[in-house]
Amino acid sequence: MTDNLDLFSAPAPADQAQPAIKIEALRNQLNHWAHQYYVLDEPTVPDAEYDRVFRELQALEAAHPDLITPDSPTQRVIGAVMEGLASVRHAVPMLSIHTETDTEATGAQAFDARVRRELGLSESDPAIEYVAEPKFDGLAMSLRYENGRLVQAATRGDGEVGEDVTHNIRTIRQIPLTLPGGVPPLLEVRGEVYMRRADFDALNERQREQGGKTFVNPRNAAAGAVRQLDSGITAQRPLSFFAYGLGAITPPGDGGPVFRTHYEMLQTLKSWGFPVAAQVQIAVGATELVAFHQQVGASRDALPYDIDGVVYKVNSLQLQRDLGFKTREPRWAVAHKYPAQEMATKVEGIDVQVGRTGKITPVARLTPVFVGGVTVTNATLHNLFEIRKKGVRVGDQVIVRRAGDVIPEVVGVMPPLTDATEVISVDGVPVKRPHGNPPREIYVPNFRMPKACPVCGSAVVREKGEANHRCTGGLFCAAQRKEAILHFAARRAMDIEGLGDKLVDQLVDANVIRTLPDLYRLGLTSLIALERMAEKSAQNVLAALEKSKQTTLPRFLFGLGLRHVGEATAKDLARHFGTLDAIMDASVEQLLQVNDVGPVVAQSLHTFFQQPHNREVVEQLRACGVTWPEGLVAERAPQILAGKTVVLTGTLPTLSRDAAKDMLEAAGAKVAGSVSKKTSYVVAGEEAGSKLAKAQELGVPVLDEAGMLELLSGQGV
Ligand SMILES: NC(=O)c1ccc[n+]([C@@H]2O[C@H](COP(=O)([O-])OP(=O)(O)OC[C@H]3O[C@@H](n4cnc5c(N)ncnc54)[C@H](O)[C@@H]3O)[C@@H](O)[C@H]2O)c1
Ligand SMILES: [Zn+2]
Repeated sequence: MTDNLDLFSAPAPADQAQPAIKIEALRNQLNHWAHQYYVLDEPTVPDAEYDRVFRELQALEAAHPDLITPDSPTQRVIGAVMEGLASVRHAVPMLSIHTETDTEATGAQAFDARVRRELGLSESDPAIEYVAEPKFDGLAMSLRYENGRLVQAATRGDGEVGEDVTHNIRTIRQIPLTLPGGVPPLLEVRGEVYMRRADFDALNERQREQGGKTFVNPRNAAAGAVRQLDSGITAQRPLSFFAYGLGAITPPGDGGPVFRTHYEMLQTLKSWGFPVAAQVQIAVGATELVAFHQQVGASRDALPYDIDGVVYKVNSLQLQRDLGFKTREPRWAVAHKYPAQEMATKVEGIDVQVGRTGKITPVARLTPVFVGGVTVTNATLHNLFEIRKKGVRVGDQVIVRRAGDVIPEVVGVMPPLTDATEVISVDGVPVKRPHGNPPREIYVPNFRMPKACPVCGSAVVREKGEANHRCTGGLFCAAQRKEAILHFAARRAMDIEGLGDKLVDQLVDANVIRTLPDLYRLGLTSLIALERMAEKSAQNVLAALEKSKQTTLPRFLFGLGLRHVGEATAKDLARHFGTLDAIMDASVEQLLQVNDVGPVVAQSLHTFFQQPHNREVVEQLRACGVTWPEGLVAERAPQILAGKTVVLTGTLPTLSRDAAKDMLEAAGAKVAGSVSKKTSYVVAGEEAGSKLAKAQELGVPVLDEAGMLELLSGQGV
C-alpha cells in the first residue's frame, strides 16, 4: 500500500525512462482504459484523459518511428466481441476518424490545408466542397439490408469484426425494418446509435429511485443497451439513430445506384426512411467549415443529444477515393472537437442545498474546472445514496459531467492509484499521472447528512423507501417559501387571484414576505413600492387577499402544502376530523383511521404539526382573519358513491372539470386519472380521447354530464 503511495509522490521516474519503456507503459494504460470503455461499457476516466495519454503516445511514436508496432492503439481500431454475441466480419471495414483536437478555428483550416496538399492543389485552385455533420456521441452501427429487409446489425468491434446485435437493434423504432421498393438488393447503412439526453436523464432518475446503478453518460448507456444479450433490457432503454454513411452496396454494374457525392448519398438514405441529422450541410472551403463549427458549437447545449464535435468529409466521392485511407482512418474526413463534457477535478468539500420543495441535495464544491464550455465550481451529488454508491469522499479526484443546460453532476471517482500503478508499471517503472485517488481498501465516508436544515434549522428526515432527505421546515423554511406561497395562493387552495410567479418572486426577494401570514399583513404602500406595480393592480391583489380569507378547511389544509396531502386527502382529513385542531392534535394511529391515509402520510402529517413553528404559522393565519366553517362532519352529503371510482374525460357542457370532481368526491367517489377494470364509471364530455376508448374496450359504463347529475341525485344507473 505505502509502496504505491511513495511511487506516486516520487518525482516521475517514467519521464527519465527509456522511450521504449514509456511507450509500452502508455500502451498498457490505454489498452486497460479501452477495455473498460469498449468491452465493459464502464469507462473509469474521462475521454479527455484518455485522449491526452493517446496524444502523448502519438507524439512519442512520432519521435521514435522505429518503435511503432501494428498492435499499438494508435495503429488500430480498438474494440472487442462480447461473449454470448456472435461475431460478424464487416464486408467493408468500419474505421475511426482522425481527431483535430484544436478546438479553435485553426482546426478546420489545418484540415483543409492538409486535404489540398494531399490532392496536390495550389492556391489558385478552387475551394474544396465538404459535407459538415455533427459528431454524435454514441456508438457506430452497421445495418445490413438484403432485398429491403434488415437482416443484420453489427457493432464496429475492432473495425474488421464486430458483434451481432440484430435482436437489440430491432427494438429501435427509428431504424426501419423494411425499406421501400427500389432500394438496391444489398445495402449496408452506417450510422450512430445514441441516447437522447432527456431519455438518459429519465433512465438515470429511474435507476436512482430504484436504487439501481446509474450510467455515466448517454454514450455509455447506449453502448450498454446495444450490447445486451436480452433484447427485453434494450427495449426498456430508449435509443435513437442517425445515418451518416454506407458500407457494402450493390455495385452500379449489378444495377446499384451511382452516387457522385456524399451529400447525394445522405439525401437518398433520408428518402429511404433513415434519420439524417438536420444540421448536415455542404460547406465550401475552410471559411465555411469554421462557420459551421461555430454555429453548431453555439447550439450544442440546446441539442437534444450529446455531440463531441463535428465531422468534415470531402463531398466528392471521387476525391475521397483519390485521398484514400491510413491504417485506421480515412484521409478525407476529420473530427473537429468541442470542449470536453467530462473532466476530472477535486472535491474540496460537500455542502447541502435546500430546494424549493425541501429536498436536500448534497453538492460538491470543486476545484474550478473547464467542462462543457464553462468553468464549473459546483456539481450535484444527487443524494446520500449516490455518494455512497459512487464512493465519493471530500478530497477525491472525481469525474464531473456538464452537458446541455443540465446542472453539472459528479458521475464517479477517478480510479485509485493502486490500479493505475499496477497497470501501467512496466519493469517496475510507473507512469506519472496527474489524477487519481490515494489507494483505499475500504470506503469510509467523510460526508454526513446534517440533522438540521442549514437554512431554517428544522429537522432533516428521510422517509422509508425514499432516496432523498428533506427539510421538515415547510412554510418556515426560506428556501421553500416561494413555492409554498405559490401553492397557498393557487386556485384550488386559497385562490388568491393575481398572486403569481413574478409577484411572489418580488415580494420574497424584497423580504416583504417571509411567512404565509405576512401575505395578509401586506399594505398598499409596500405593494406600490414594488417595481412595475400600479396602484390599481395593488388594490386588486389586496381585494383578492381579503376575499380568500373566507375559505374551507380542505382548501386551507391543501394550501398549507403538506407533503403527500393532495386535495383528496385534505378533504378526507376534514371530513374525518371536522376541525383543524383535531387534525393537528391527532396521533399517528388516529391519522391512520382516515380513508386512504397510510403510514407514510400519517407520519409526515404528525411530524409537521409537531413542529411548533408550523403551528405558529397556522395560529397567525387565523389571527389575520382566515376562517372556515368547522365541524360539518354530520352535515355532509349522502355518500351515494362511496367505494366507487370515477374517471372524468373530455369537456363537459356546463360543469368545469373541478366542479364535477368536487361533486363526485362530495358523494364519496374516488376520482381517478386513468381507466382500468376497477373503474366504476367514466364521465365523458366533448373531445374525450383514449380514456373513452379504453372504457368502451373494458365495458366500463360511460355517462355524459346529465347522466352523472342523475346518478348524483340518487336516481341514476
Ligand atoms: N474514457 C475512456 O476510458 C476511453 C477509452 C477508449 C476510448 N475513449 C474515447 O473513444 C474515442 C475514440 O474512439 P474512436 O477511435 O472510435 O474515434 P471516435 O469515436 O472519436 O470517432 C469515430 C466514430 O465517430 C462516430 N461518428 C459520430 N458521428 C459521425 C459522423 N457524422 N460521421 C462519421 N462518424 C461519426 C462513429 O461512431 C465513428 O466510429 C475518443 O473520444 C476517446 O476519448 C475513451
Ligand atoms: Zn429548511
